[in-house]
Amino acid sequence: MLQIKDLKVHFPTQIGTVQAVRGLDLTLEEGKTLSIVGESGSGKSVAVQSVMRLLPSHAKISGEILWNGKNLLGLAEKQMQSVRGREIGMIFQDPMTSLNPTMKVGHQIAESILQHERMSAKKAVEKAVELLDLVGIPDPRRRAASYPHQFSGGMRQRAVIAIAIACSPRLLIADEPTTALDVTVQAQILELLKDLQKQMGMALLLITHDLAVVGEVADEVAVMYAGKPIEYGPVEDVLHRPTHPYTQGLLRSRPIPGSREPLISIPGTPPDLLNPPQGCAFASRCPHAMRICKDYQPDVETIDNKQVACWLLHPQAKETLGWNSYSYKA
Ligand SMILES: Nc1ncnc2c1ncn2[C@@H]1O[C@H](COP(=O)(O)OP(=O)(O)OP(=O)(O)O)[C@@H](O)[C@H]1O
Repeated sequence: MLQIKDLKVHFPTQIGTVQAVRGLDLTLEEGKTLSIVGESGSGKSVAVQSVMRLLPSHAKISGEILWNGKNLLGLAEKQMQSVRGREIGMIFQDPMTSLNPTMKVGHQIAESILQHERMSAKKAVEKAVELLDLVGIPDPRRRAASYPHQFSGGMRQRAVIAIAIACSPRLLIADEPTTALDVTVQAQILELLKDLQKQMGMALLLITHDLAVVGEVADEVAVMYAGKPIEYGPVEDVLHRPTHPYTQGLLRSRPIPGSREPLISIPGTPPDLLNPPQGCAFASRCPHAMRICKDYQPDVETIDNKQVACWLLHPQAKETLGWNSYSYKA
């Protein structure tokens, strides 16, 4: 349904060009959930904003984003407007940025319905009330007449979800949908997204930096580092049998409930995307880096069901280092 091919996004700035996405290939099938994880600044948001064509006009984009066969990057803005909201919905991290503080919530939902569907305003408001009910807002008729500031954070995110699913999109993109919320509310919003996905049969493209969330909801996961996917495949294979040293490091640095073991962070910082390294971007932080890692970018290798970009998978690396990608126990 969605196929991203060799996506590159550059931002020219006064001090140079930021290479935010440096070659991304992903596929998402009908009704499935794909999660993109990675540290702050790894290019997750820029990648999904490219799908929605929401990037600033000075961004330079290349590659293909095929949506049911048509390249979204080639569509005129008018055609894109009918894809946004109707075929693909999106929710953002902070619900307040997606809601108009001066408009009643019910009207905001009705307005987004009327952008794509022909019906009377009265009917659209009725549908808005049904949607508020569907996303679990109690007393939806009364709540439809409230303003966003009268809602709690969790209720606002529910209202934003109602807007995003108003026209029954085939794909919902959620960019860190729970990050701005309390922990207890985070779990409820995730549960809601899972329920809606099941009920409506839509696909979900979920951006998060929380590996627990990935394990909970996703079928597949792409781990991004410095604008590239470094490990991509089914959740069990990536989270339970991580191959790339960066994925292994991420898993070791996550808190495990009940554990008294100290967290092991990944030393160093991600590279500057104004001037990315010529070899593997993780090499300077990688405990297994070889000389070739600093000089050349690794090819993407298929290992089991996953795609991994790491020189350690090269047969000669095995010979020289005795490296076994499955020797690590998470
Ligand atoms: N409009 C822009 N102009 C210049 N650089 C940008 C612009 N938008 C994003 N970037 C840069 O692109 C890189 C990727 O940003 P992006 O927001 O996609 O990261 P992210 O992985 O989503 O991080 P986070 O988890 O913090 O949201 C960052 O280095 C960021 O500073």
